[in-house]
Amino acid sequence: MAKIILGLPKGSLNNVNRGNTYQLFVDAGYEVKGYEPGNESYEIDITNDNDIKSYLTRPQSTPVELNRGMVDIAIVGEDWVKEESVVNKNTIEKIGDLNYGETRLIVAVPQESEYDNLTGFFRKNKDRKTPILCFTEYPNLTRQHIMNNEGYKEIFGDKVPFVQVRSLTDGDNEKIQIINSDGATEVYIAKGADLVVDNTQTGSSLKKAGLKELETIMHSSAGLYAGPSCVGEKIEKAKMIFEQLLGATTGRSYFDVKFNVLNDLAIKASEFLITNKYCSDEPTINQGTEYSQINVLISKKLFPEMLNGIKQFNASAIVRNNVKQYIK
Ligand SMILES: Nc1ncnc2c1ncn2[C@@H]1O[C@H](COP(=O)(O)OP(=O)(O)OP(=O)(O)O)[C@@H](O)[C@H]1O
Ligand SMILES: O=P(O)(O)OC[C@H]1O[C@H](OP(=O)(O)OP(=O)(O)O)[C@H](O)[C@@H]1O
Repeated sequence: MAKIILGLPKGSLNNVNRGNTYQLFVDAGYEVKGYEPGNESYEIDITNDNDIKSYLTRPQSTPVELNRGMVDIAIVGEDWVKEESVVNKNTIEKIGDLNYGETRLIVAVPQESEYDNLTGFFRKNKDRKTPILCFTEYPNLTRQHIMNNEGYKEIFGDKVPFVQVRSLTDGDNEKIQIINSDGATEVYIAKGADLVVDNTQTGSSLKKAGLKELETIMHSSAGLYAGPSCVGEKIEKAKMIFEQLLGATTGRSYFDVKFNVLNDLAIKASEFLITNKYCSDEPTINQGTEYSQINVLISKKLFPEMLNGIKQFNASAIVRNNVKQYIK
């Protein structure tokens, strides 16, 4: 088959403390060269899968590369796919969500401002003489969100807010000006902007800039997406890659736990684990002469509760391991 061309993200989605897509591929069983976080090359080698050719992509440009067939599939945040989809509808398909790189795209104002929501903001600024300035990396989603706002519609009806992306401009309502930012968006408030639309994860950037959220435009996480050039055998290949990756992200929220109980208590302990859903299909019991070793895959958040529960069976030799990959 022709090689499938895969776009791998640069930036937050390959940062050791944030997305770490590199580690995800390693955990999924791929041998990856040239994509180590902080040391990425533009051409990346997946040495144990000759059917994949990989390039580094910037999430901002990934949807364009997908639409133009420069890459067949890519890992990208849903926020950037939606930003592109405001203009090019339904051309990019989500193969599946990978549940990491979770952020929210939000509207923010200074912490001390009197507004509780965007509608209130527009009503209070109804008679303002100077334009309202909003900076964002997502001008399409921002404009769409503003045009759907009750307060905006009451005052401006169907008028289209002015948008500026470098020297390109669009829109007829110069009273609301949405201006493209290339990063460090939150700082524009200190420089005189009225609103910013930015993504937030821990909330620390907003706090540092003295901002509060007015509302959420969308939730985003990273997923595997396919462009129009992903057809035929490439679709099957894309689904196989997704399954491997999903197994690795799913594995991250599970522990592989083993413990011993006296043989007489093994069945009771196993029933206890099943009743409380502390296992995947069922616990595995390995019987020895005096003790049985019980093995379960358990969601990390249920682990402390389970640990407490198995005390009633005098569990001993409790071993907990991380799970690299879990394909359900
Ligand atoms: N703090 C974060 N934690 C996890 N994911 C994030 C974070 N910030 C942004 N993302 C996600 O990473 C993707 C890229 O984000 P963004 O456009 O901000 O670029 P970046 O990662 O900062 O890279 P660059 O420095 O090239 O702009 C988006 O899908 C976004 O939702
Ligand atoms: O809620 P937090 O955990 O603070 O994360 C959110 C911040 O992270 C990203 O910025 P990044 O640090 O990548 O810099 P940038 O703004 O220049 O893109 C994003 O644009 C937010 O500003």
